[in-house]
Parts: sequence; C-alpha cells; structure tokens
Amino acid sequence: MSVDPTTGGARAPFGERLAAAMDEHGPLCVGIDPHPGLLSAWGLADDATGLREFALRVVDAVGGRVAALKPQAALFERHGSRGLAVLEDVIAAGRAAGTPVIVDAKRGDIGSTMEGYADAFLRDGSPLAGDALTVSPYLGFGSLRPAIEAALASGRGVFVLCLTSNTEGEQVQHARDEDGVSVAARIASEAALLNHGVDPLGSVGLVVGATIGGAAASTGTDLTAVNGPLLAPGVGAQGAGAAELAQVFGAARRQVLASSSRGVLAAGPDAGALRAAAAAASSDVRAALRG
Ligand SMILES: O=c1ccn([C@@H]2O[C@H](COP(=O)(O)O)[C@@H](O)[C@H]2O)c(=O)[nH]1
Repeated sequence: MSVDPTTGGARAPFGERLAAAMDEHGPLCVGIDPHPGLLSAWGLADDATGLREFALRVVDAVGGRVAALKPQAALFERHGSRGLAVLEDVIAAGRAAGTPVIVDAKRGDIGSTMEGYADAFLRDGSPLAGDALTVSPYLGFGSLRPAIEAALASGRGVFVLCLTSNTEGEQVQHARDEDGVSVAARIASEAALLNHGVDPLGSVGLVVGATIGGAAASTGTDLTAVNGPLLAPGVGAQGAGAAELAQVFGAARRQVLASSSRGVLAAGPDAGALRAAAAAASSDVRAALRG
C-alpha cells in the first residue's frame, strides 16, 4: 500500500480500487471530451472559461456515480496553459468525488523521457497526476518501465494501448513477428507478467476497443490472462453497445471498464440529463458485462 499525501491514509493499489468501483457503480467510465462542437451545443464558448464550465459540470453530474472518469488531455491541451490548468482542476475534482480519474494522454517515448511523463502524470504532488494514465507501447514495452514503476509505487495504474478502437490500428497491432506472435499478443503477455498473481486485478491495464470484433482471437491475444483492467472505448458514438462488448470480451468481460464520452456528453448541458444518460449507459454495460 502507498500513502495518500492528501489524507495521510493508505492508498490501495489502482487495480483493487478500480475493481471495487466497478462492483459498486457498474463498469462504466465517462469520458470528458470537450470537443468544440460539444462546447457550442452546450452554449459555451470555445475557450478556457467554456472548457472549465463544461468539464466541471460533467464531474459534478456524474462524479461519485460511475466507476471512473477519463478526461481526454488533447481537448484541454488545445487551450494552452489555461486548458492544462482546467485539466488539473478536473483531476482534483474527480478524485475529491471519490471517482478514479484516468488521464487519457497516451504518452510514450524513450525511457529517459518517460521519467518526465511519470513525474507529470503518475507521482504524488503533481497536479496532473490522476489515478491512471494511458500509455503507448510503440517505442517498445520496456520503454514504459518508468511509468509503470511510478504507477505501482504510488497506488496508480497505466492502460497500455493494445487493440485500439480505430481500424487504422490494425496495421501495427495485428502485425506478427518471425515467430508468428502479433504485436497485440506480445503487449498483452507483457502486461500479464506484471499482473501475475495479483488479486482481484493488477494495475497494468490494456486499452482494447469495444469495436474490434473478433480481433483478440484472430491476433492470439489472451485477454483473460492479462489479469488486469481492460479499458474499452468505442461505446456510444463509435457504434459499440452491449452486443459488441459481449462479443469482443467473452470470458474476460468482468475485467472490462467500458468507456463512453460523446454518447453521454451529448445529453448535456443539463446535469439531470447527463446523470440519466450515464445511468442508462451504465446499466447497459453492466447487463452486457456482468449479467
Ligand atoms: O482505442 C482507443 C483509445 C482511446 N480512445 C479515446 O476514447 C474516447 C472515445 O470517445 P467517444 O466520444 O466515446 O468516441 C476519446 O477520448 C478517444 O481518444 C478511443 O476512442 N479509442
């Protein structure tokens, strides 16, 4: 256990905290993606003030009611330093509501630079540190070591891109090495090694899109053996629903944290409507994954 510097209490490992949150609230993560079109639809300006109103309204509406929140860093970064300040406040507000915050920044670089990303997103005392970070393994899984070590040392987690929800990802993720092992399968087995023996779930998760159909099987990717959380974007706006979740994840379905951003956010700006949209999505994914 690591110590939470805010409360002084013990912080359980991320995988354990997320498993408890999924059991309590249902396996839904609400993505906070303040696209310009959504800001406009909510009657907000496409600036840092509009961004703050939008993002904190989502946290107020659904924080404490869903398993996780996932702010999309790009849509804060596009507002420059003021956008990053809003991202910091959103991370703090989500955590204060007791909801794990997954910062979707998809960082990946050589190991020495990954140290910097680890400091920024995965260490106590950094205002950009949530509960987990999405990371990209395409500089080699080993390059992620600084991020993984920082996460595990502080009760945080990572989600490593494995089989992403976009069709372009297949070109890289389905490729096979000279032994016939796919890139996706290799990434999953690296995560499985790190999560081996951890109960109920390890803290090294994977990103596996809800839109990928039979790609786990066709690439030889053993999702159950990962023994870690599977963040599944693609629900809602990208077209996946309950049937797709059941098909994609099969026996690994209890590890899945389904993620929907625009599918929920389109219900705003009214807080009650946002809450109702999240509750409906949560109940759908719970039926598909836990029924
Ligand atoms: O494979 C991936 C990895 C990440 N994402 C991110 O999830 C959300 C999806 O938003 P929706 O509005 O629910 O489509 C977005 O932030 C993506 O960057 C993904 O879609 N697929």
